[in-house]
Amino acid sequence: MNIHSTSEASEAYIALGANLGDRQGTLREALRRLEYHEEIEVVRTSRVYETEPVGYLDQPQFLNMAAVLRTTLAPEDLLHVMLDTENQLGRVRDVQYGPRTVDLDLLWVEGLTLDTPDLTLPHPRMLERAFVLLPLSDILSQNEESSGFRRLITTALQDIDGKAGIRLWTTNVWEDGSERSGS
Ligand SMILES: Nc1ncnc2c1ncn2[C@@H]1O[C@H](COP(=O)(O)OP(=O)(O)OP(=O)(O)O)[C@@H](O)[C@H]1O
Ligand SMILES: Nc1nc2c(c(=O)[nH]1)N=C(CO)CN2
Repeated sequence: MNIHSTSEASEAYIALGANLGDRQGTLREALRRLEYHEEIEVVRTSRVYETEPVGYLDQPQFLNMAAVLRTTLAPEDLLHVMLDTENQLGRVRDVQYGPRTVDLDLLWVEGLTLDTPDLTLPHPRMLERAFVLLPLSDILSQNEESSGFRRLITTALQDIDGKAGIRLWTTNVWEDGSERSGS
């Protein structure tokens, strides 16, 4: 628990993806580095799914997951920490929608919509992506502030086609670092 008790903290939902190298280890390390930040707490994590690539197809399968953070950082600063973490873990930006050691997307921050050149919230493509929606549905909060977000995600998940390319990889990559349990 890193959050200063005097500051106003909000919940932020993020998506994580990896399709190069030690994918599971990289996801765990990304979470560890976020948690290490004194203004970020990793509150809940989803199961990890192995997913067929979407968009740019000629690349390895991804591991995808989602997490809820609590943070006192402004969303732009949180995104900055996330982009720094991607860079530290060796992400190279070349092919759009192409392979990556790790991709961290900020999906939703409690009570906030934003549209600036660097940050759009909610994330504009999350509702089309089963590899984001399915992990998210594992960790949706039951609290009142999140009810609009919960409805958005569960409705999108009912409507979406393409859950076929997704299978469970492991139930928990964060708390106990358990090994692969998917088939
Ligand atoms: N909600 C958001 N989460 C993450 N990045 C965002 C968001 N809104 C805008 N961006 C901007 O998008 C830029 C490109 O992000 P990135 O390279 O991860 O895209 P991508 O993963 O290839 O595609 P996608 O954004 O569709 O997942 C970032 O530098 C960031 O400034
Ligand atoms: N299955 C899957 N496909 C993708 C992913 C991803 O995380 N998972 N990320 C992309 C770029 O944002 C493009 N395609």
